[in-house]
Amino acid sequence: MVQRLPEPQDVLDCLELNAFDTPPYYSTSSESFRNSIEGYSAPQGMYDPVIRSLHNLAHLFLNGTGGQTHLSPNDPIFVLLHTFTDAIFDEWLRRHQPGDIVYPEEDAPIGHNRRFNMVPFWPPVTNAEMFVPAPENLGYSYEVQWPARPLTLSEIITVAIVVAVVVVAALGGLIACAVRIHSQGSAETLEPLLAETYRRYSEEDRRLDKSQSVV
Ligand SMILES: O=C1C=c2cc(C(=O)O)[nH]c2=CC1=O
Repeated sequence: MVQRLPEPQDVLDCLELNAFDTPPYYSTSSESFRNSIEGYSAPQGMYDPVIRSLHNLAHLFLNGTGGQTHLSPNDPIFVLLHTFTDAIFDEWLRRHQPGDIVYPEEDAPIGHNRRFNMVPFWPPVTNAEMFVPAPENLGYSYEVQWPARPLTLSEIITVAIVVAVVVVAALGGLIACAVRIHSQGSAETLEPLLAETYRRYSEEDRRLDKSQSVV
């Protein structure tokens, strides 16, 4: 149905979204990590009815069995796709402070409020109980090398300014040292202004000068 898969940058973009979910907690939510990773909003967060991204885009790429909601678990790739989606969710939990995270207490579609059980799992388990980083709470972890985020323009400018200041300071220090060493070397060859041939103005002369001026 589509000829392209999500890009690494799409994963990085959705990991930057702060809110787990936003009203109406549905496939029309904007700025929602949940709706972006699910693939109804753009990876950067804005909802647009024509957009399919991340999880949904991969389903559409699979096409056939893997592209239809009521059949897709029959395609073995389903497990890989949903495992990787869970790995992104786990990374998102790790990157965001507990204060950023708001799992809807109410008003989400049936079964999706914080304290609702996740149907059809048995024994019953709530959404809140699964809303935790896996390594510390669920006994498994993912080995994923997340792509590095490219620097933003303002970060590049900041780094360039810091490097320029350090280079200028280092060059200034080197030039100051060179000038000092050079001037020390030439001072040794200077002639003293008061050569031995001139008589020095002594304390005795000064006393004599004073007595003369009184007269
Ligand atoms: O199996 C699924 C198939 C899907 C197709 C879409 C879509 O956005 O059109 N979303 C899907 C989710 C599935 O789980």
